[in-house]
Amino acid sequence: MVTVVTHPLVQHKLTLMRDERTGVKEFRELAGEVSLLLAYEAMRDLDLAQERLRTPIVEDDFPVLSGKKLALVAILRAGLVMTEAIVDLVPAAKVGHIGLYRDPQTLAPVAYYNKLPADIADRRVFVTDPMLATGGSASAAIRSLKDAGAQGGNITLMCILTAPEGIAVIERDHPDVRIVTAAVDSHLNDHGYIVPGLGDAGDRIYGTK
Ligand SMILES: O=P(O)(O)OC[C@H]1O[C@H](OP(=O)(O)OP(=O)(O)O)[C@H](O)[C@@H]1O
Ligand SMILES: O=c1cc[nH]c(=O)[nH]1
Ligand SMILES: [Mg+2]
Repeated sequence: MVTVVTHPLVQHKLTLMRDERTGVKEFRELAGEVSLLLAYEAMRDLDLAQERLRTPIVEDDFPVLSGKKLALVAILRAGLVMTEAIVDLVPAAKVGHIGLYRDPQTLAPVAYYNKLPADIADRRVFVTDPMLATGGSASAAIRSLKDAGAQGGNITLMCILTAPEGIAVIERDHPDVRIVTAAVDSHLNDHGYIVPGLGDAGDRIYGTK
C-alpha cells in the first residue's frame, strides 16, 4: 500500500528541495522537516491506551502511546537525516543503521554495514531513505530486517520521493510493507535517477558533489 502525503506544507517543501538553487544547509533542513511531516502520517495508527492522571484541575483518563515499541532504521547515508529528525518526535524509539550504496554502473545495492536493535522482531519499524528509485536498496534493506525477525506488516518504508519502478519492486518483493511518500514521480532516466526528481539526495544533504 502506498500513501502519498498531499498536505500543502509537504508539497511546498518538496518543491524547494527539487530546486537546483537550494543549497546544502536549506536542503538538509527541508529534508528533516518533510520527514517529520511524513512521520506524522506514517504513525497515524500507533496504538493508544488510557492512563489516569491528575491535571491541575481534575483526575481523568488520557491517551498515551502503547502497543509495540518503535524502531527507526536509516538506510545510509541519506536516510540518516530523516531518522535524526524523527527521533526527536519519538525519543523512546531505537535506531538501526543499514549501510548500502548503489553501484553506479549496475545500480545494484552494495551492503557495507548493518546494526539493528536486538529486539527488532518485537518493534514497529520505520525505514527511512529519501529516495526510492529502482527499489534495489530499499528491498535489500527490508530483506535484512525480515532476516533479523521483523514482520513485514510491522514495517513502514518512508521515502521523500519515489519512482513507479521502485514502488513496483517493493510491492513485488515485500507486498506486506507499507510505503509513505511525499510524491510518486514520472520515471527513471538512463542512469537510474528519478525524473523530475531532486538529484542525488546524499550529495545534496552532505555537499559531496
Ligand atoms: O532505489 P535505488 O535505485 O536503490 O536508489 C536509491 C538509493 O540511492 C541513494 O543512495 P546512494 O546509493 O546514492 O547512497 P548514499 O545515500 O550514500 O548517497 C538513495 O539514498 C537510496 O538509498
Ligand atoms: O534520483 C535519485 C536516484 C537514486 N538516488 C538519488 O539520490 N537520487
Ligand atoms: Mg547518493
